[in-house]
Amino acid sequence: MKEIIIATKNPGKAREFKRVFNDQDFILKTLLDFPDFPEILENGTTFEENATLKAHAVMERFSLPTIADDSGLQVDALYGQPGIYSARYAGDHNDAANNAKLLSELGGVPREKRTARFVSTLVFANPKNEHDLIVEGEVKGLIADFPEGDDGFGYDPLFYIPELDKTMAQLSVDQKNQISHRGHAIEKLEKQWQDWINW
Ligand SMILES: O=P(O)(O)OP(=O)(O)OP(=O)(O)OC[C@H]1O[C@@H](n2cnc3c(O)ncnc32)[C@H](O)[C@@H]1O
Ligand SMILES: [Mg+2]
Repeated sequence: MKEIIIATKNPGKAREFKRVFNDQDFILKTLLDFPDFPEILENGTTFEENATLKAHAVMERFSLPTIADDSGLQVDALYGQPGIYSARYAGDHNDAANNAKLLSELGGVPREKRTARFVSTLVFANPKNEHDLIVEGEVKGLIADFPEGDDGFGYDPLFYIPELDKTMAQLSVDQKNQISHRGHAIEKLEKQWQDWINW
């Protein structure tokens, strides 16, 4: 059976990928299946650089086709921050602390100026392909005044989608995948990867 690895240790991302890439003719693994895999230094300056670092570190270790996601939240009133630093905005990788810091940075900023977007860059690397397949997705929303919803991960409880009158954390995985940055990027990947890959 063919195998593909998703180079993530984030259980929320893993769940979203698995939801789309299920029931196909390959086995999908993530780094959660390899808990001893060392931390990958994400010291690039763009989402694409960081996704490339992750995809190649994992592809080289396992010699298997590997997809990495680097993603983050860009808030207009904060000049695009936290951006590539989204995971460790408040210091260590702690969703509650990150959300608290975001709310405090936006204290007093009115609704119409709380515009933001989630961005996801996916890099698909394969030992038998010379060039990576790279796609991007985004979704626009507003940063809410307080967290709502228990689903999802990261900044989802604060990411409000006006068209749905819900935060991202109030959506099921399927609903999130239909509208999210990662969902859009995965959709693009799905259209291209089978023609691209040399198994
Ligand atoms: O690097 P991996 O192992 O994939 O997991 P990570 O959580 O460290 O992932 P990133 O380095 O790409 O950092 C992205 C951060 O941006 C935030 N983020 C990205 N996508 C999100 C989403 O769909 N919902 C909520 N927050 C998200 C969240 O805080 C993530 O930790
Ligand atoms: Mg990371």
